[in-house]
Amino acid sequence: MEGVDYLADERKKTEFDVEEMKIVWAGSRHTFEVSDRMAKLVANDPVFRKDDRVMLARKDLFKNTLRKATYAWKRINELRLSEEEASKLRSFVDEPAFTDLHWGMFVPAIKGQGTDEQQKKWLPLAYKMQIIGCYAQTELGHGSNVQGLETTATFDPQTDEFVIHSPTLTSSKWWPGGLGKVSTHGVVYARLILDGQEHGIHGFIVQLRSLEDHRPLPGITVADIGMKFGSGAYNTMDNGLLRFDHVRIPRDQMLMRVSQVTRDGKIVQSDVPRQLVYGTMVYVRQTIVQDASIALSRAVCIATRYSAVRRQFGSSNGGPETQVIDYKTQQSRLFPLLASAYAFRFVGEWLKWLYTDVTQRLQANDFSTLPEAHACTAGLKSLTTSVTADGIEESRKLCGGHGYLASSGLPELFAVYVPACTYEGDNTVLMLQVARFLMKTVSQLGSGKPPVGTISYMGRIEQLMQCRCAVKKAGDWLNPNAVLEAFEARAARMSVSCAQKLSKFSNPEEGFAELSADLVEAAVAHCQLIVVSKFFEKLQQDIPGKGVKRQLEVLCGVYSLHLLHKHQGDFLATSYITPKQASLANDQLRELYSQVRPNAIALVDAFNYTDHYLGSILGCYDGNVYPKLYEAAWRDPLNDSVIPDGYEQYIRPLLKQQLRVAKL
Ligand SMILES: CCCCCCCC/C=C\CCCC(=O)SCCNC(=O)CCNC(=O)[C@H](O)C(C)(C)COP(=O)(O)OP(=O)(O)OC[C@H]1O[C@@H](n2cnc3c(N)ncnc32)[C@H](O)[C@@H]1OP(=O)(O)O
Ligand SMILES: Cc1cc2nc3c(=O)[nH]c(=O)nc-3n(C[C@H](O)[C@H](O)[C@H](O)COP(=O)(O)OP(=O)(O)OC[C@H]3O[C@@H](n4cnc5c(N)ncnc54)[C@H](O)[C@@H]3O)c2cc1C
Repeated sequence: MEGVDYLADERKKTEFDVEEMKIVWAGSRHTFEVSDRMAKLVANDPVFRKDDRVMLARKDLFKNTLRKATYAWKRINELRLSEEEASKLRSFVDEPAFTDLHWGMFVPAIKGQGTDEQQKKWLPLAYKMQIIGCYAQTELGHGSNVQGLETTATFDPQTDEFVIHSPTLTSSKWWPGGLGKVSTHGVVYARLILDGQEHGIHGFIVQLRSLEDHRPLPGITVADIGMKFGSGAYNTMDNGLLRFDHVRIPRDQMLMRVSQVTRDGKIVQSDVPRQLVYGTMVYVRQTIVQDASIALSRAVCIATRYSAVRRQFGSSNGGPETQVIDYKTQQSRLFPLLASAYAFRFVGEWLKWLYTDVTQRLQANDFSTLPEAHACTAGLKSLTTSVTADGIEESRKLCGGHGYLASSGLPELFAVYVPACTYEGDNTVLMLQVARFLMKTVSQLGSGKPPVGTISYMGRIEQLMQCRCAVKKAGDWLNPNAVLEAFEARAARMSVSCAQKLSKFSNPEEGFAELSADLVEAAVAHCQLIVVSKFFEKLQQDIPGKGVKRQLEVLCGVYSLHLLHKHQGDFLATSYITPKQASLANDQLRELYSQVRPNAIALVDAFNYTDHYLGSILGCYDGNVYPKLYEAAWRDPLNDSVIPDGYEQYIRPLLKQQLRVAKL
């Protein structure tokens, strides 16, 4: 029935102010209002419909994306939207497109690595979309190993130009989003060669296609790399391949904030560290952490609402069966994901602050916090995307058979999201960067330079190596200090253990390679500690609204204790807790699930997602799942006719043949 709220009874159980929780989730009242307005604008515009996406063939799918992306740009201009509003509008359109890379990487690369003069020349064109750009770093042969890229940029002093060339098949650029069919320009990463000498990897602005007829410029071969995982999903994006045959660009198209090449072909290094060539990746990793909470919360919203609608077993005296959300097993799989979505939201907020802070310091030539910013963005990108990808798949299973239907929204969400574990740095490769940072920190302990920021806990290494958990009863695990000390002791002990093993190798690089699996585990422990501690820090803020803070305390408890339970092997092996204390943590966790239960629907309502954005029958706000599933089945093109195409050609002859066999 239209207009009936099938989740109304659930909503009546709520013990906190949902409207205030929406503000906490959004980050501020202003952000909430902008998001809410943009989400509704997109949801109410039929051009942004997306329910037929998984049915479209690649060419139609791609053209449809072009239509939506250009229409979105038209609306952004007509409505004179601010940068913040425009970016929200694009995210609610919810379809990967060339514009993501243009705004998300091409523009930031020029901003971060271009000189003032270069920014003045290129940014106005990019801001008006008079040129469209991509980020062309990865090659067929190398993605993770950036130093291994093969494309060359050789300076020709005769003409004051760089010659960009792809010397081998494996040097072909491979993957850049927006490159395949749309981009007119790219920031291309290549090995700089001056007078026969190599000078490392640098970024160059290269025009790829004519601004008149869109044909590739002379010397350039460019195409799409082909279909990717899943239907719909990331196939809306034209990830591309690109080869250069001695393509000439003016000298001033090398991005020269970090190093400059002079007219006579000499390199001049500025005070800026060379790692800033990697700066765009740091920026994007930070945004990916913020996006993880969005993707995970979408999946959890669908699984939570459906778990309250779905009933199986347990009917007594002809009464209703049990809502599957009431099964403890369902809660133990679902509620940690719900808590993780909130945890990632808050750590993403903090990481944005850290990134802004490091950017301001860099502008003042203070590079001291760059290593920590790199470790935090790399580690948290890795941790949050891995948990989110697994969490979307778990949400699908939490919805039983119906979760496998495209109309649940979960298969496409998974297919779109899962490459986040690979792009912008493979998650294992990134955790190894965190491990390097940790080993360096441990080796410098006692050098008189106290560790600061997220590794300041290492400054209390002696205490953390010796302390023992003081928990005596389950409720003691609600004490933030008890939880924090447990996570600090676990992380510190795992790092120290790795450092001790490393010190036995005469060749440290060999040791690092041999111990890399243990090192990744230590890095994960460190990153989980950051997420837990940022959740506790959030709780120290003034949080208005009836019962809002209380709910967040419960979620923080669920987040930290479920990690403690899942990784109890680490906590036990490092001898910080006893088996009895591990068991008490689990008892407390179960109790916390009971406290989440009456508030579960309201906690996902607080994400404020429109039905359009969720794109899921199972997750629709009113919970009226069954009629909608039934109607959607009839909309499938296979049901356009009662007798399917192919009956005469295949089914009829088959049945006839079986008849003959039966007669024999
Ligand atoms: C709101 C808009 C958002 C839009 C977002 C759109 C999303 C669209 C979806 C997809 C886009 C995907 C785009 C891409 O995938 S682009 C390609 C990304 N590629 C990678 O991430 C490659 C990964 N590899 C690397 O980053 C590096 O090569 C490396 C693994 C870090 C190793 O590098 P290298 O060999 O040079 O370095 P070393 O290990 O020798 O380390 C040298 C020292 O440098 C430090 N370091 C490394 N990286 C950084 C950095 N980024 N910043 C600062 N410092 C860095 C490292 O720690 C070493 O320091 P030390 O002190 O130990 O010497
Ligand atoms: C959807 C999508 C969009 C993309 N968009 C862009 C883009 O716009 N621009 C761009 O330039 N690139 C883009 N990429 C490329 C992406 O950044 C790379 O694929 C990514 O950095 C991983 O590199 P790789 O493919 O070389 O993986 P590999 O490094 O080959 O990884 C293969 C395996 O080897 C392991 N491995 C590699 N090195 C080590 C090591 N040192 N120690 C231990 N294990 C290791 C990895 O963990 C992994 O299991 C995109 C990729 C995808 C999937």
